[in-house]
Amino acid sequence: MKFSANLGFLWADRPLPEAIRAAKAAGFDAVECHWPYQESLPDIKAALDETQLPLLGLNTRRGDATKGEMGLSALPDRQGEARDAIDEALDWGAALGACNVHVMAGFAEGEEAEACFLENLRYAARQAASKDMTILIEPLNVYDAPGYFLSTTAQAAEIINQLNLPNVKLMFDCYHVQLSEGDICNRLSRLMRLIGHIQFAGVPARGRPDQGEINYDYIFSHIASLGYSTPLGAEYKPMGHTEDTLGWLVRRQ
Ligand SMILES: O=C(O)[C@H](O)C(=O)CO
Ligand SMILES: [Mg+2]
Repeated sequence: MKFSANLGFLWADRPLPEAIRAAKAAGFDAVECHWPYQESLPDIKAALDETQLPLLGLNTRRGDATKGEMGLSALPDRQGEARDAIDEALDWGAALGACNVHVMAGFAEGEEAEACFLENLRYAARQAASKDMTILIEPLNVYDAPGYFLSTTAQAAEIINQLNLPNVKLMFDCYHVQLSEGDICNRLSRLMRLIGHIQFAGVPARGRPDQGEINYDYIFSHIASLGYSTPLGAEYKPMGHTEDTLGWLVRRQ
């Protein structure tokens, strides 16, 4: 099993280039990030080149983070901004050699929001295809993100099936799935052909994966048995020094 350090949470107190080097030193096989846009792209690229860690993905901008926005792509009155955010994420991703962009839907509901999300995803998939990249969509749990447009894997699967585009896939975050839906292993089996990336964290605190109600050794074995070998994204809040939380990784090396 291979692992990707999600630098939105791990070593989040460091600039991304330093966080990338820390992930390499700790033995991760890949990295991924949330919103790198305030940092220096050439410095991030230099750290990726130096460490030879692949960048698995990044997110589209949230919108106005001070207002708690979490994406724009399902907001019918924000289509221009949403597409700028998609273009920006794809440009950064292509420059950094990333394979995935997570297109964030935002807080919205109803048919108009769904039509808007579908249209923006078609746009994103077209742009991504020309860069050989994949678009991910991710349901967020109803406790952390109440009112977020996508909250279940069933809803995400319906959208992905409706679009029927080879480069639109599901980001299956075991933490969100456990909180909103449960039944993680059966869902992984059923949805495997739609999955583009898998993330994990302890539940319910979103801390290190070896603490909490989920037995990740079991889940990782199940994922391996399904033939999935892409690095799994460690997207948890270390609540202290990241190095102090890596026993779960060290035990697997
Ligand atoms: O929070 C998550 O699970 C995400 O993966 C994300 O990208 C930002 O919300
Ligand atoms: Mg996630």
